[in-house]
Amino acid sequence: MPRTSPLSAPCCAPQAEPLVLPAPAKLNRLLHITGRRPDGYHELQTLFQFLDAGDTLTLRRRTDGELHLSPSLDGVASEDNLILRAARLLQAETGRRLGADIHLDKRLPMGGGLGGGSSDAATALLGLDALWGLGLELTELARLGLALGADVPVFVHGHAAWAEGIGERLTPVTLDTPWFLVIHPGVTVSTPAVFGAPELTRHTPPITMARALQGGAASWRNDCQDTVRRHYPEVARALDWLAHRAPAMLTGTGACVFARLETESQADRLLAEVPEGWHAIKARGLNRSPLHAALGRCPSPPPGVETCPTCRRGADPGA
Ligand SMILES: C[C@](O)(CO)[C@H](O)COP(=O)(O)OP(=O)(O)OC[C@H]1O[C@@H](n2ccc(N)nc2=O)[C@H](O)[C@@H]1O
Ligand SMILES: Nc1ncnc2c1ncn2[C@@H]1O[C@H](COP(=O)(O)OP(=O)(O)OP(=O)(O)O)[C@@H](O)[C@H]1O
Repeated sequence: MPRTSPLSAPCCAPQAEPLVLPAPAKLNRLLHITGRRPDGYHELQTLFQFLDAGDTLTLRRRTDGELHLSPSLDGVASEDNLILRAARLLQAETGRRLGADIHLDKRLPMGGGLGGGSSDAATALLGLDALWGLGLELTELARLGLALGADVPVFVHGHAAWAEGIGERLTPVTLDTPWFLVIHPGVTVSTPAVFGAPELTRHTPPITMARALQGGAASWRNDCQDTVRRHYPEVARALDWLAHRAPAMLTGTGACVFARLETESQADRLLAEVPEGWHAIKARGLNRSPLHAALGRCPSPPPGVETCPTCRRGADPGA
């Protein structure tokens, strides 16, 4: 289990190169759609939690200002890759002329509802901030990240969170940390198509965070699930298969579905039973991002939790 630096140790120690940093996956443990904004985007209420599974970025500093990313991703033009977009944004905002060689070890399925692209972008922002000695606050990096995607800020702040708005208004929370079995049923779900579906539940009455947390995992649901089930039979099959064995749900707009398990051995047993053709991973839920632990940087803590005296970014003793 990753831990942030204890309060007695400095949080802001310089890191040795190359920086090898995790970009963890996220789950939406609850996802309500509460309305639609004039620009077409939907207002959400969601509970984000990280997984101890994800991509890895390796960063090396360049002094010539150039940015190189390898390998390229199938179907994603280099200029659209969220890692390079994050790096360019940071260069433009800070005026720094430093560059980087970035290697991406991509393990998370793209467009799977696990937030892989957003997490890669957040890891690039925090990693380059450290590599280039920028010393930006998490709030500033999250502001930049929001321009890249609604899911980027939670990865920047690094704490499980209750999110509102389009996902940018975050309140850190401490959730249960069970094991999960995540199945990618091998189909690609279009996020715009799900949000554009006429039958989508888009007027769930807003609830308070306290009520969502009080209800507990057994009461949590995803408003996109019925629409995704209807349009993607393979996702429905994966959900049915899982739901026979453990409490199961869709994450984001899919295509990934996940089941909550109390013990690692239950997760192992289920993993061994997953039918051929579906890709599955076993992972533990985390309330603090392993990215922040790797950088020796404290995540934004829940309200009322002590602030780190060294970097003033906050530290909490939670899981
Ligand atoms: C549903 C979530 O997975 C929850 O974590 C995310 O909010 C989705 O975020 P994402 O994959 O980064 O989605 P984006 O690339 O920002 O949006 C793709 C498209 O989905 C629709 N969209 C997305 C998010 C949102 N809150 N309302 C929307 O209506 C918009 O048509 C948008 O053009
Ligand atoms: N580094 C990157 N990794 C993954 N996808 C990227 C990256 N850069 C750009 N993209 C684009 O972003 C799209 C969404 O990727 P991502 O893996 O974050 O989807 P997701 O898991 O569905 O996210 P969310 O849960 O936020 O909807 C991809 O289909 C791809 O076109």
